[in-house]
Amino acid sequence: MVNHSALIQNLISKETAQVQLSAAQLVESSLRRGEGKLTETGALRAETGKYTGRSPKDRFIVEDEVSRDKIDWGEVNQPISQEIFDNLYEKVVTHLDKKDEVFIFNGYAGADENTRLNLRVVNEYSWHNMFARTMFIRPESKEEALDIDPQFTIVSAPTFKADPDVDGTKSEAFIIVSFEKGIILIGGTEYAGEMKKSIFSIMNYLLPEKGVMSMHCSANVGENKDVSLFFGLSGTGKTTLSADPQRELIGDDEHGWNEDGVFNIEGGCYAKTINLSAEKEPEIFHAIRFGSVLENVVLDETGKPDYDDGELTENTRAAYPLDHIDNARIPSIAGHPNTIIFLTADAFGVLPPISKLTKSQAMYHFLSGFTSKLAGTERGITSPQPVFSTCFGSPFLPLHATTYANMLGDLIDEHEVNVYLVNTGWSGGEYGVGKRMDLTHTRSMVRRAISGELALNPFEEDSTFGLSIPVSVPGVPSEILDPRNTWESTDAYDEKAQSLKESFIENFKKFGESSEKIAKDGGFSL
Ligand SMILES: Nc1ncnc2c1ncn2[C@@H]1O[C@H](COP(=O)(O)OP(=O)(O)O)[C@@H](O)[C@H]1O
Ligand SMILES: C=C(OP(=O)(O)O)C(=O)O
Ligand SMILES: [Mn+2]
Repeated sequence: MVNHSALIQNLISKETAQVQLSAAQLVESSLRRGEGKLTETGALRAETGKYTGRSPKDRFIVEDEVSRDKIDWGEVNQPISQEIFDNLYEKVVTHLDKKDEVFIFNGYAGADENTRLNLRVVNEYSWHNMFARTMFIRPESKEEALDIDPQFTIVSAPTFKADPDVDGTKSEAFIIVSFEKGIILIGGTEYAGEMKKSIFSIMNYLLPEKGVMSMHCSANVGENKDVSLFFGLSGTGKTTLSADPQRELIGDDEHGWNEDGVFNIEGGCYAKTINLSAEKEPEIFHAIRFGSVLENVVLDETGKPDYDDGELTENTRAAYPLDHIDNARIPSIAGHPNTIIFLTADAFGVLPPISKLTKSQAMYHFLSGFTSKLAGTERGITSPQPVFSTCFGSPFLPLHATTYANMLGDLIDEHEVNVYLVNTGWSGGEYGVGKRMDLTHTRSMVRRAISGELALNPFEEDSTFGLSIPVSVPGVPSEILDPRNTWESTDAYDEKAQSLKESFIENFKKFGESSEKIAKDGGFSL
């Protein structure tokens, strides 16, 4: 029998354990250890080698008494045995035990104190611990931190490479969650995003059990206390569109929604930085300074980041604490949403840049989760790959999609939320022919949707999907609002749109007969 907590306890009580270091201490040790470089604005920059995005094929959940009947097992939640987990766990702890130093951070996930998760992160790398410190919710003092009794512990050993034949993994990398032991074991990959998304997956398991909706979305709040949520898979614009100087930022990626309203799960943001510019995304650009961590961004010899250089990956990243955004709301808690936006990066270029959804359409599109996987966000993805990612976050959902969809449906009803579908993907033709939607246009459309102005203006129904397209939006050329007008050939558009509609119908079959009504009401039955 492996005594999991004794092994960890042993590791963290060693003299070599660096516990709850400050940002300055972590930056210093990262530089001293040769793990990273300092940029001209004082951010810590590291490279992650082979793994520069999440590696979903290497992610497993231990199948045990606790998880067996609850998890929606399959390609996303792959089962692994207790025995394989225990064996790897012992090896990883032994590996860490031999190191000169390990780095430990105690903190929280969830700004709502009633449902927050106490967590601990044990890192082989100092810069990973800096990432954890940046992204999770930091205790106010070291005393508070040391008092935390963690419900979940991340143990991360990037230089430990598994041998699939011996260890029972799929590759040298592994991300294994044990709900019973409260452990997330990460090895073989240096991509820091695995840590935050693992904790998100845990919250997607724990919160619904407490009757709280958990969501892969960003959130902000306006002067009138009007709250907006932006759901979307990686790279669709959650972080970019939620950073708005006219609104307070609640969070950029992971939220809960309880009987009082919404709350952030994290204490930091994790932005994509490819082609980042001060002109187009000033809030994010200026958030990258001391206290932030850059991943795989190319620097020149003076330490100046070249955000246009995607040589290491398209998925270059910046992690920064929420308070690096001027108008961040901390603690990150607000009321009930007025507006929900589903972000889709449609690589076919056939969905309108913005359309208003009825309640039935909202349920249908939430369950469908049509979008694209964007380059670099997952291992092996080099160009946009259309995908149905249920609830706009299937890689992070341990429970069956209908659990989340039913909760959202009830909340939308109860709080009379306006829901829009926004295509931040392609326009004027599919990927390769058309162009990515203009960000300033997307921002204008989103602003009018949030202000409530859009809902008051006339809409026209599109002929394929039954979506309500606004006839005009100030600041946006009217001809782009109906994507059919932006294609050189309307026949080609109709053909592509029809084929996407058929994919929607085909995909929805996986939800079974009980969801037929949702498809019919959403306008997608044959
Ligand atoms: N029309 C658009 N809307 C939103 N983002 C866009 C658009 N066009 C290009 N982008 C770029 O796409 C990326 C969106 O990434 P991000 O906001 O980090 O997504 P997420 O937070 O959902 O993973 C950013 O690099 C942004 O500059
Ligand atoms: C960190 C990630 O999330 P996002 O791109 O949605 O911010 C990720 O998908 O690895
Ligand atoms: Mn993001």
